[in-house]
Amino acid sequence: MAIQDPIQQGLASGWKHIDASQVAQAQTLEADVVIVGSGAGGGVAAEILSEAGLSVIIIEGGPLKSSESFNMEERRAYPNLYQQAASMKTKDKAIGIFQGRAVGGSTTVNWTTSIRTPQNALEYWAKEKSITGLSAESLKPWFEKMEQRLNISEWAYEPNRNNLALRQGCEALGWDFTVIKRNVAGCWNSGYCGMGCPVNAKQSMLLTTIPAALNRGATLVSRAKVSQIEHTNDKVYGLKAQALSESLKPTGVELLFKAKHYILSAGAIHTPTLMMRSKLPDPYNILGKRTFLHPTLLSGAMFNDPINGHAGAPQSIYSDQFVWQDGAEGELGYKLEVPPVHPILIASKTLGYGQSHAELMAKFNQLQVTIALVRDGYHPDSQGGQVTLTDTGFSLDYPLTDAFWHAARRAFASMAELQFAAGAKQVLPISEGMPYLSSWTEAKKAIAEMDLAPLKTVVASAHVMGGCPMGEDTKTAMVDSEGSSHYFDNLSVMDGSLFPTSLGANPQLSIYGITAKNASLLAQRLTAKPQ
Ligand SMILES: Cc1cc2nc3c(=O)[nH]c(=O)nc-3n(C[C@H](O)[C@H](O)[C@H](O)COP(=O)(O)OP(=O)(O)OC[C@H]3O[C@@H](n4cnc5c(N)ncnc54)[C@H](O)[C@@H]3O)c2cc1C
Repeated sequence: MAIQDPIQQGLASGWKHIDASQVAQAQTLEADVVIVGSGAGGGVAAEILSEAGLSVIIIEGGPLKSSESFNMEERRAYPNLYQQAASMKTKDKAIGIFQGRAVGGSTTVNWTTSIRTPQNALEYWAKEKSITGLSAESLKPWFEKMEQRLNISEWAYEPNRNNLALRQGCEALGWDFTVIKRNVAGCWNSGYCGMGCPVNAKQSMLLTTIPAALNRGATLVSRAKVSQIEHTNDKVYGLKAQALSESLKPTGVELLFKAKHYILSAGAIHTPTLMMRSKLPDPYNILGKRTFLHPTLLSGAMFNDPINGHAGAPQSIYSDQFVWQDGAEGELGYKLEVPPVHPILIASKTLGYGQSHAELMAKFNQLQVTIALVRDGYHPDSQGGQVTLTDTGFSLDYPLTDAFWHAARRAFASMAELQFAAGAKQVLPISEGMPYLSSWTEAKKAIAEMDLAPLKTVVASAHVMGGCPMGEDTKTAMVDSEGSSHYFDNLSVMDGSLFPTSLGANPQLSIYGITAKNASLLAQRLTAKPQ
């Protein structure tokens, strides 16, 4: 069956798309609103503002790719669609970070799990982080709007074996679990979401809000990296961007963007980096601090029967048994999920080399992987990471603290207990020096004594949050609770960098809902007739 490619069709119908790699001379482009970044925040903002009749330009550092080129191959997807070819790391290299870099941002490559912001997080923000107007009740209509827009609904099919093990372990132990809601329409259940959906089922920004904005006359500029926010004391008056070549190197051509209003949606890490590089006022030294990752531990398990974790919807079950167990401010909690099990992804997130690694990869199809995402940013010993500028870009220093390691040990134990309860023959906590463990009794003892340390223990993240927090108190927040800058009338931030803590849940729906609310308020403000 031939797959229709709505992006190619849209381009053929006359969408305004400028591929900056093809631009030979400096240009200035103008609109009512210019948005930096086309991911979860940028996409939703673009649709809502163009629907309100405003002219919109979306600037994206990555390329415009579509199903035509999504061929389910890791070796092509990671260099083409991810920041730093999916090999981004924290300063000490102890945490591997995944972030998208293409039109649609991380939503083009994400795994479609869609969860509303947990009540515990919202209550903590109201109490401790001077955030107003973001209760579960006030956000409800915005979540409903985005759930409908992106066809977010509970996965109605049998989970794949990888997720089924998570469910069976929870059932056997009497632990909480939930069937995941996903933003898909007509999903083929193939399991390759992380490489760009080859059948256009994933309702990413690439397939939904960005085309809607382009249909309303918005302009998309791809392969253009915004490098500077030009500003006076209280107004932004332009953005400078570098055109990038097909291999995403600066071509030397400079683009200038002018607008009435500017929105930063470059994502956590990149929004604060751009603000810092542009020397935006930050009297309380907030920018880039408190960058959160949901630092994630992995536990492998060998089953007798095939697991084939590469096939089928990558995430369809999660367990919140341990996330908020001790309250928001108590010990760090962790959410249990599974990742897709593709060879490069898993080979880069396991340990060993030579024979031991070859043996593990030889049994790849029997490998079940459970992950524990640690909820960072609430406990006093969990302040997240700090982004700083370097000559070539940025660096993220994320110290893994005692509170984190304490959670990690508990998480490894929970994952092993769950995997044995689900029928695993052996469990392998992914940390240097750990052997295959053959029973829960053996695992319990070994995990209680195991050495946990940066670079020994594999830690990963696909959830980058914070670094440009919202809130009413200027001592702790860069923008207010609606995402408007505390320092510039015509600047907003709409992306995952707004969160003052991590969420304890996968972030995309929180970004969609909060952006829908804030972009709608902004649209009202920008289209209001002067009195
Ligand atoms: C592999 C993977 C799996 C994930 N799975 C899930 C999941 O199942 N469920 C879930 O809820 N979340 C998931 N996430 C996370 C989720 O996709 C992100 O939290 C969300 O997309 C972040 O939205 P954002 O708008 O903050 O940034 P992004 O979506 O990352 O978009 C930011 C965009 O800005 C661009 N940009 C950055 N700097 C510049 C610049 N200077 N100039 C121009 N453009 C710039 C980037 O190239 C990028 O395209 C996953 C992420 C990854 C990487």
